[in-house]
Amino acid sequence: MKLAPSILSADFANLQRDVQVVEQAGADLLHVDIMDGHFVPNLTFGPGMVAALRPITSLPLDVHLMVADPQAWITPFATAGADTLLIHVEATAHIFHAVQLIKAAGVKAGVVVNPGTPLSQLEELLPILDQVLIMTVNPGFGGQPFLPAMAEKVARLVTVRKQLGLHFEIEVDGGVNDHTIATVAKAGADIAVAGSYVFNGAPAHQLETLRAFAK
Ligand SMILES: O=C(CO)[C@H](O)[C@H](O)COP(=O)(O)O
Ligand SMILES: [Fe+2]
Repeated sequence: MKLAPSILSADFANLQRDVQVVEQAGADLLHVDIMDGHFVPNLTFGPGMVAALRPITSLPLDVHLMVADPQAWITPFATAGADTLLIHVEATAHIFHAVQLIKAAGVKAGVVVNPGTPLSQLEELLPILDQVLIMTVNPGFGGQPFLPAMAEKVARLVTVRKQLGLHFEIEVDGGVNDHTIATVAKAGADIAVAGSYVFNGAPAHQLETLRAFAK
């Protein structure tokens, strides 16, 4: 399973140090949570953050756009150096078009579903996606408890992917820690995001523990 530390819980005053620590500890991706104060009740970073991270790490930048009107932000974040752009199915009436815009921008395309959003909303999109992100908390804040019912949602998507012969990666985000990672690994998730668990301890040790429990 790939591990994607979320910089949401890093020390912003020492961000370069924290990014380099998780990179050296073998993180697979760097997850960047973009919140606009509208789609979710919290405010974080803009494209300038992605542009600042790009030269200091060779990790792929997994950019989670929790924004209203995601279409408006595709070009700025792709230009800034995002490797994957993940947009919420709930955020636009034109999700298919938004995915087409991401692919036209030359980056990987992912769609995110909130805990209350059924997988059926992804049906027409699955063949054109590189990634599907299943939220395992309600989006907006780090440090929330994992929603156990979401493991079954992951397992259902694994089955659908197999039935359709598709190869998109399945990612989970929220509340992943040493107690919950085995559940999502067993359900078949390919990528786990972890913010507070990684950065509220010694990141290298925390990543090693996550890797051990994911086996
Ligand atoms: O998208 C997010 C919140 O909306 C974050 O990526 C997520 O919550 C990670 O933080 P933690 O591991 O602390 O739950
Ligand atoms: Fe996220």
